[in-house]
Amino acid sequence: MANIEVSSLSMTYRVPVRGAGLRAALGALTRPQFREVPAVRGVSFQVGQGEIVGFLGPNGAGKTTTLKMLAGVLTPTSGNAQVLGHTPWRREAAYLRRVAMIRGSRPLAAPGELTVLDALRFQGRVYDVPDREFRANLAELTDLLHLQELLPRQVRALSLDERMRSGLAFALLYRPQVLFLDEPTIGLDVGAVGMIRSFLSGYGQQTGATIVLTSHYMADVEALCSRVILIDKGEIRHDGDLAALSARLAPHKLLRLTLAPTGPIEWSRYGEVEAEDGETVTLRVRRSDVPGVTARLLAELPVLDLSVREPPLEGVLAQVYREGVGA
Ligand SMILES: Nc1ncnc2c1ncn2[C@@H]1O[C@H](COP(=O)(O)OP(=O)(O)OP(=O)(O)O)[C@@H](O)[C@H]1O
Repeated sequence: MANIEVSSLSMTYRVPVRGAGLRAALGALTRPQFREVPAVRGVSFQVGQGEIVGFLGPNGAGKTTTLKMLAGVLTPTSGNAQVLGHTPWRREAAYLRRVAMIRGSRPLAAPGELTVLDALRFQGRVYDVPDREFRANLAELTDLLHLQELLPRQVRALSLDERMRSGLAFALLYRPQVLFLDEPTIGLDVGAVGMIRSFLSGYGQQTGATIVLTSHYMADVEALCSRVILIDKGEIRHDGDLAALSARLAPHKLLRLTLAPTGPIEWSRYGEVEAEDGETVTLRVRRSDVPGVTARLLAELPVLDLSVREPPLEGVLAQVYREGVGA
């Protein structure tokens, strides 16, 4: 059985609406009116033990709402989900002890006046982590997340990346088997991003935890996830590996070639010029034309070097997010 099984899960928010002015304000008290916002529309997927899945999609696609339902924070309007054999929104203690949700926008949910160490001790008590296990987990997390100098510091005095590192320790202290990460590297500098990424991949490998993460940074997804689920307007548009996503979304490949000095070339015979730098040219060529164009380039031009690349996924997704995802 998969660790996460989601079936036709939907969430529609009911948002109060009210016109301008005092009359409308008074009317809203006696006859409140609501508008429905369908955030997630019948999504189904499964995630196995030890899988790390990237949840992608434009702003407002329904990623956070889906994670919140799976973490037991929100109750769906309809549909089912089983995570580790539990229905998340029943919020059974046995369930909450086995999962964690960490949001990059609010990575550490601990009172500001506590020190990081006290917050971790408190967390250990709340989750009934036995003393020996607490000490071992704390030592390991301190080491992996470089927390030593943060432990005596007050939570309120931490910088964003220190909060994220402490927040990860806070959430992982009780060794959850499923992690929901919402933008775990948002706003962090390059060094911190690298540390968080390698920590997460190590945690996944070491503990066999299932991880579902959203991120706007494709580099996070490329580094951590072999599988991606693309969601748009509340519906799943792709569920599979990253390369297949790129092949589906980007109709072109990039041919990069370096030439020996030669006369002017009419590049439009081969493809669209993406970039030109001295003797090196990058051409955008339709996927289906790549074999033919490559053969012609090699036969007709003094080619010193030629490589074929997928277009960077970041750009492909940005375009897809702007223009919508085809069914
Ligand atoms: N508490 C709420 N009340 C009403 N509508 C909401 C609420 N939270 C989210 N929404 C709406 O639900 C839809 C999905 O939002 P959600 O936050 O799940 O998307 P997202 O993919 O996580 O977006 P982002 O990448 O911007 O975080 C959006 O239209 C959003 O405005």
